[in-house]
Amino acid sequence: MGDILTVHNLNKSFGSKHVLHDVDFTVGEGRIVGLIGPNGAGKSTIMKTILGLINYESGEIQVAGQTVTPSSHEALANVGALIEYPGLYPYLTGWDHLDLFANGDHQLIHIQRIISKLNMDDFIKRLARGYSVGMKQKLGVAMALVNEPSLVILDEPMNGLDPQSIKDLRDLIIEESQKGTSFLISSHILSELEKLAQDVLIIDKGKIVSATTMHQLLVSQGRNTIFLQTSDDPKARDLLKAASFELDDGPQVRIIDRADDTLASALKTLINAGLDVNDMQREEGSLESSLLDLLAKDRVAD
Ligand SMILES: Nc1ncnc2c1ncn2[C@@H]1O[C@H](COP(=O)(O)OP(=O)(O)OP(=O)(O)O)[C@@H](O)[C@H]1O
Repeated sequence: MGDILTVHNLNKSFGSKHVLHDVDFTVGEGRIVGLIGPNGAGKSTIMKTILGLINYESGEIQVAGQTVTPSSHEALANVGALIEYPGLYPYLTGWDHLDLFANGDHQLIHIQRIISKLNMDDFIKRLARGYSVGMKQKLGVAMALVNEPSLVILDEPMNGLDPQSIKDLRDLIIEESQKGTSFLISSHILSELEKLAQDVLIIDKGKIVSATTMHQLLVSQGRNTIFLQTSDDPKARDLLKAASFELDDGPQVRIIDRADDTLASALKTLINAGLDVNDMQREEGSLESSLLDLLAKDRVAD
């Protein structure tokens, strides 16, 4: 399958502030791509630029092979988006909004499916002025999906949603992607993105510092650790460091697990030195720890 979105060497400044530096990535057809990075990294700016909402100095954006700029955005007819807060009309119902956004060709059955998947039946016929933050957010997502677009761009879609609604949204996004829709999603809820995104773009200070699959990111960052409780932890740490094991900071004995034989050889090192190992736990790495590692490395490289 090909790419639905190509962003090539994108540069963007606000006045003298250069906020996107040669941003380069693709989104494959039917893929769910997570865009993550600290506050102010440039996530919303990338999304707005792709959507032709703001201009850019140099680079190229193509959706389904067609170039997008603020003055040329025919390609965006097939793109759905929710950026920041959805703009709603207070005196229209949720249903009116979906009806207004629908381009006419798609089926009622698709709209009803989205409403029911996002559990919006109870409030969809009520005026939007009375909606809670979460209800508005759900309606915003539904509006982005209503025309069955090929590419959906969602900026922090989980904002304001309760755990059940987050799961409902996740299930819907996965179903739509299985039907061929691609997603570019930014989120601060990393544990959620971990369950959802197949590919990950990590951005820091306007630069993509990593573009990889979620699986590869978690494995390559090697954040799986082995936690040992020994009869003498300070001595155990000294012995393991001397034997070139990588340890987490802090007083505990937590070894970064990078090889198949890490546990066996660490145990041998400690037992041969006369220490007892009283307990052992394997701890799996998370997107959060991988991300923090990557950003820390990026800072050191500066
Ligand atoms: N309209 C604007 N005028 C001037 N500077 C802007 C404007 N919009 C964004 N910026 C700056 O561009 C940089 C990137 O902002 P952006 O909103 O894209 O970051 P973000 O990664 O989405 O952050 P957050 O996670 O906090 O939403 C920031 O330094 C921000 O201050």
